[in-house]
Amino acid sequence: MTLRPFEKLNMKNAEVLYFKNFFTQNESNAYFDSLLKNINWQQDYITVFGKTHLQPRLTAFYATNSKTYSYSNIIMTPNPFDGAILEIKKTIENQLKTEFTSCLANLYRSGQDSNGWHADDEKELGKNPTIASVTFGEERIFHFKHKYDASKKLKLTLHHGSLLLMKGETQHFWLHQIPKTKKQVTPRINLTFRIIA
Ligand SMILES: O=C(O)CCC(=O)C(=O)O
Ligand SMILES: [Fe+2]
Repeated sequence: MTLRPFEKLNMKNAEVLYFKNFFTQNESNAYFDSLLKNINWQQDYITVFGKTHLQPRLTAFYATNSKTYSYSNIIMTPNPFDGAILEIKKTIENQLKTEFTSCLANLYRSGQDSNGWHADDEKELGKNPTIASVTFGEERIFHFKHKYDASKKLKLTLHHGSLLLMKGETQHFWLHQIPKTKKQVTPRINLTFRIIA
């Protein structure tokens, strides 16, 4: 299998690769439909800075083991990988020569759904986590900002069928978010594959 083309983003203290067309448009259309229909999407209450509110998107968690995943005071219980999400996992693992144990799926139903500034730096992810983040459906803008150098920020459109790979020290030095948008947008599905020890 040949390596799919990617660009390396010019970011200090980070290793971020972007594969714009990781999946073909036909594959991506089929995956979008299947994931939208077959994932058991749920909306959780989260607690951040002592305030409890509904998360502004739907999520689901998948893993090869029974370990739960916690962030923002929620504990996610894994579903087993099957169907489209298992197929996608295998394709990514083959290309990246990396095995993932877990996947957090996000569904942004409209421009009102979002994901606030954070780093994926939970202890369970290990010191320098590798995170492979796949997009299907609507394009949304992904923002990065450096934690200690306010002059360093970056915006990136995440395309249908793309893969964003974050590794090395990225999570120590950078925060990321998907902000809300006032534009009329259709739903977007994001799958973030992770390794949880
Ligand atoms: O939706 C995205 O592209 C980002 C998702 C994300 O950052 C996360 O789930 O940790
Ligand atoms: Fe994240």
